[in-house]
Amino acid sequence: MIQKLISKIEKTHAPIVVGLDPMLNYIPKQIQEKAFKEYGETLKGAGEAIWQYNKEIIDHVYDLIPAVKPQIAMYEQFGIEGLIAFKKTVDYCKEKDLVVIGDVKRGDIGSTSAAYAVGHLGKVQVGSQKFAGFDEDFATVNPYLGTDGIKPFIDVCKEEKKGIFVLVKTSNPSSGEFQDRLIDGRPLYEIVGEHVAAWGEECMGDKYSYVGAVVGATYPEQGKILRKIMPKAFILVPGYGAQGGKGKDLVHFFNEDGLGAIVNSSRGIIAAWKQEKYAKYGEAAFAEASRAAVEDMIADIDGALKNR
Ligand SMILES: O=c1ccn([C@@H]2O[C@H](COP(=O)(O)O)[C@@H](O)[C@H]2O)c(=O)[nH]1
Repeated sequence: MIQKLISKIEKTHAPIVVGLDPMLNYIPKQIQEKAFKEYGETLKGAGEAIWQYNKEIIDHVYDLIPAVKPQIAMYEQFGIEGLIAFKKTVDYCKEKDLVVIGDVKRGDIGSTSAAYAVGHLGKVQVGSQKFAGFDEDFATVNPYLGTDGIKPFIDVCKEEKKGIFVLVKTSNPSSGEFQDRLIDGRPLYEIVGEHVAAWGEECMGDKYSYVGAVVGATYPEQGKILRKIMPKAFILVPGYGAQGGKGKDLVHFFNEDGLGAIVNSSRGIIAAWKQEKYAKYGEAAFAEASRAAVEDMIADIDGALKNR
């Protein structure tokens, strides 16, 4: 899957991921009204609204981008109905040949991590048959429980040719509280980065490993250091747009080959119609606003990489 991600980035010239993080207040009223008319103001109605909203955005941007990143929390808040919308979204994106990164941030003791890995990336045995659960291409993984919490994901990735992105330095304001703590004079994120590089050694595609890292766009200096510590890891970079990250902050997340990073924007794309910059599209043309925001993001990152 890492090879597919790379070839799609090369084909689209767009090292970007659209984050599918739907909230009801982003969803235009025409979609909400239709869903609620059919299913009432219920969790099922909300799930339907989310799915229809996602579908229209995907239809408007899929040809421009290599990958999407649905954030499972946004779906889980609607319980089972939300998870049905999550699964429909994953399947539809795969039909559109997009790489799907499930932002699920799992990680536990080994046996429980194995179940998470099977549920999101692998296949579960039921009697004599095997079934894929959510079936994303990549999943985000929390390394806090150590190697035995990560290994089951790697085992499933090897079997299924999929991949993971391990949280190394997250984009949020408090990320330094633990991640910047010094251990023997070195910040914890560097130590986690070294582990990502080591875990990735046995998981190589042609040039890059299918064990990648998450490093926030909001920490460009740390991104530069981590790029050197994990030269063969793909870096998933959230924090662009709504959290303040800009193309010029991101150049050092990339390797000299122009690869090695993929930048996520969620609210900045899917709720573009609510921003002043894209207000001219209006509520009805929300997906066209998302397309314009994707084009602007590609141009911003491309311009920054050309001028580095
Ligand atoms: O360090 C991290 C890790 C994950 N995220 C996730 O990415 C998106 C960002 O959404 P925006 O609307 O573009 O801010 C969201 O799903 C986060 O959970 C992150 O932001 N930072």
